[in-house]
Amino acid sequence: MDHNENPFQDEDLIFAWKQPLKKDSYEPDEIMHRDEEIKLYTNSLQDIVEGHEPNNVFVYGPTGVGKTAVTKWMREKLQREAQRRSVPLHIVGPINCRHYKTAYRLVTTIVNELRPADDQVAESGHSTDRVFNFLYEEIESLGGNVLLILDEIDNIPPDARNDFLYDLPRAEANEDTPISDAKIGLIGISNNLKFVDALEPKVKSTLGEREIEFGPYNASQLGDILTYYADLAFKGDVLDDDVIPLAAAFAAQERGDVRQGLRILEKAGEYARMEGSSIVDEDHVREATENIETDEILDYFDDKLSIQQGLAYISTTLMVIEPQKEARTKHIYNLYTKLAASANADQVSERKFYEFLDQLCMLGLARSTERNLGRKGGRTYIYEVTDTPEDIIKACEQDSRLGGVLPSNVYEILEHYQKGQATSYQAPDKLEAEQRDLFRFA
Ligand SMILES: Nc1ncnc2c1ncn2[C@@H]1O[C@H](COP(=O)(O)OP(=O)(O)OP(=O)(O)O)[C@@H](O)[C@H]1O
Repeated sequence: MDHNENPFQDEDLIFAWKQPLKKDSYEPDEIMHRDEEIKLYTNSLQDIVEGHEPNNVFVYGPTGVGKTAVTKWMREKLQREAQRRSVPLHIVGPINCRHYKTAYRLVTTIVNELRPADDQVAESGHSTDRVFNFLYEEIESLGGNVLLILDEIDNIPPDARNDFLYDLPRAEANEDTPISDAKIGLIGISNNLKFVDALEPKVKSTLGEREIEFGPYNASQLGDILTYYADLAFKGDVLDDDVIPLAAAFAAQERGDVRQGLRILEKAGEYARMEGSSIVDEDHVREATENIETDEILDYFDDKLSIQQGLAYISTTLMVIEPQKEARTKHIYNLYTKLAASANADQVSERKFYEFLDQLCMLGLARSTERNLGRKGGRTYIYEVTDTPEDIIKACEQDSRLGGVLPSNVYEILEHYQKGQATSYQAPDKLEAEQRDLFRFA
């Protein structure tokens, strides 16, 4: 290439406006194929516009199926209707719990959202009880109904669980709070049902007063939704007819997740643009789907999994391809302790570690089957990973926190596993002792 040449294309022949394809950066005006869920949602919120106490609502389902999009859409409709009927209502959120490690941080964020810019609470310097009191005072001074929307509620800081999910919705009845007039409702969104099962029964029944389940989309529904975004994002007539059905079929076969469909469309468009083509065709879509799995897993590592969950995920994957042992809970835990040490991360107890394995299953990243241990008695679980181990290992390798924990002979073992010869593999003696160890634990 001539280095004096301008490498950029003069004109983008493919994209008109990329934002609608980007991860959660565009709020659609229209929600498709969620009429039933919207009906249930509306019914749960109807009490507010009638001037009754708000219900607590729990919204759950897998990733990318419209839980947040529908919630935001409902928020606008609810706010408008409350205004029309002159019902006092203040809506806070959705606030993503994953971004807050402590109750203090979460409460201050909410207080500051309710307070004017010149009267914000500092990020430290008070007790958590004190900031909770600030929150109650703010809510009381607003009066009327306050609806708090918490997204990814399974990531709520552990020290905030009961305060938010039990005490807050009951604050009006509690004489220790300054709240006598305002009514507080909570909407919790999650893709982790086990989280709710693990809550204390009183907390569980508070949060789950009304539950709305969102299932995966099928190919035809995804086709309609992707068409809506593609009309905004691509220039006229650049998509071949089979592009959207193919992207929709791929995403439906995987998880029924819109985000994945949008990502395929964006990548397919980029491949076409890179070639200087003015048309996106089937081959571009196929090419786009090739690395999509690794990219998505990397997203999980970056965004959704804590370092401990990431270690649990990679230990499970390595145990699946490990030559001589089944991926049993105990074996996975043993390997995890070694990986945690090599990542300089804390080592959690076995019981806590099993929670991480459960969370991986809830996220759809792993699956377990119960196994009876015969006469010796007892039971164990055998784990599988739902993506191919190769994609997971490639993603892990690219992750800044976890890349270094992979044993150096991982690809060799993977190759044996892929050829169905895993059990005949012997770790070569020349491997550094530490690496060899990873595959030789009792
Ligand atoms: N029915 C729909 N109509 C229009 N857009 C949709 C619909 N469902 C999902 N989307 C879009 O798909 C993307 C993912 O949806 P959303 O963020 O609501 O998923 P989610 O179920 O909340 O996922 P997660 O649990 O990962 O947060 C967003 O860009 C959203 O606007």
